[in-house]
Amino acid sequence: MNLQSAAIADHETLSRSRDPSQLLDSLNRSASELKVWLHDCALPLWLAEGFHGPDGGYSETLTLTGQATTTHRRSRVHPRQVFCFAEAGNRGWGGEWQNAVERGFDYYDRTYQLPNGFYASLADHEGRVLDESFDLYNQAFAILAYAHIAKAQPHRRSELGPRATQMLNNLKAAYAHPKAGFEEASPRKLPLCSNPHMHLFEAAMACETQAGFDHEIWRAQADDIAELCLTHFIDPESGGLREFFDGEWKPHPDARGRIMEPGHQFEWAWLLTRWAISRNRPDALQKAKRLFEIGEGHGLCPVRKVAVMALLDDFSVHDPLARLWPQTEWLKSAMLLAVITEGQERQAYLASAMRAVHALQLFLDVPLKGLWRDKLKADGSFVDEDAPASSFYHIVCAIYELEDCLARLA
Ligand SMILES: O=P(O)(O)OC[C@H]1O[C@@H](O)[C@@H](O)[C@@H](O)[C@@H]1O
Repeated sequence: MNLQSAAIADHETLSRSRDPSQLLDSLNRSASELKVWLHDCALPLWLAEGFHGPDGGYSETLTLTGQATTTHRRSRVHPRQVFCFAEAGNRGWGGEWQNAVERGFDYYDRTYQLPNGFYASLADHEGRVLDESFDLYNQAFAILAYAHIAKAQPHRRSELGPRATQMLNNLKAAYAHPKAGFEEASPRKLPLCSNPHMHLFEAAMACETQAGFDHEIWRAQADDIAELCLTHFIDPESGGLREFFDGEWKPHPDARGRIMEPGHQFEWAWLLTRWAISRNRPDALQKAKRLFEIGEGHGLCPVRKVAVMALLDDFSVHDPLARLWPQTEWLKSAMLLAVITEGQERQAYLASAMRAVHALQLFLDVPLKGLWRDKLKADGSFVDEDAPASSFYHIVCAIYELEDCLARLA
């Protein structure tokens, strides 16, 4: 038995274990290892090689030998990297995070923000905008970054709270859907999508408790998206969450309307659980648990033991590729659901979280520690490509959520 299969066997034995303390011990060990990986390898590497100072911004990718590339940079990468360094700062990481947050975000503002207040979609590595088109997804990440910078750097709160409100007002003025949520474009472009709403939901929940922000408007915004999710994104029969819709928030009539992504079942499960706890909504919690059940029951490849990209609405596998980020969402949702449940139910979530840790570790297992692979193919081999910066936000969030949930379970 080689080392990797020995590790898998070990994880499987533990996952089946009925002894809660053994599972918790194992999760605690993994959490410590992941935190060391994050603080000693990944953050230093992505700061040294992936951040290029006040005039350079953040790289889209690093080669697997740790060199920056000149790949065009999607808008989302900057606020996501800012989120990572701001959160690391909040957690006491000793690197030069202040500079990366402040200068990295200034670069993002200067390079991507358009005169209409929205952020462009793509620029090259020298800061020339290549695609100005509007994407709700990108604006959601800007708002998430505003909230996390304000948390990490109190001196910017009075600037960022009003900027977040202004962004929301701009979004509503230009893209509000007549019924609920937001359009993809103006004039209308179909399908409408749940995914950018998920990130706006995440951002709204970050803003609603952040000092310096208008808690009332963000709370209302989070509530609107949660209700849209409960009434339209989630299929009332199966309980699965769809991706694409027609103009009335009904499943899109072509094949796209049938897609349900396991990673998004987990990601929404985590967000909805947080919202359900905060608003005391047992109905939402039930739906969140069902999302998790679908992700776990239908979205995991039995051979590779990873969450795959896409199912259809009969829960058959539509895309067997496995990306890194769904594994992190599996881990976050399993851990949070473990925190709020008891007995056998908690045990099952902890066992699932252990399997998710292992799935994540598969992607982090590269020679230069601090980097990752992103795509595991159906045949068990990884796509040979550079490490995408955009996955870092998922990894950071999962490692800190694992740590927080374990602390709550101690
Ligand atoms: O595809 P990148 O940019 O790595 O993002 C990773 C993923 O993040 C998730 O939260 C979702 O929004 C996915 O739709 C997205 O693909």
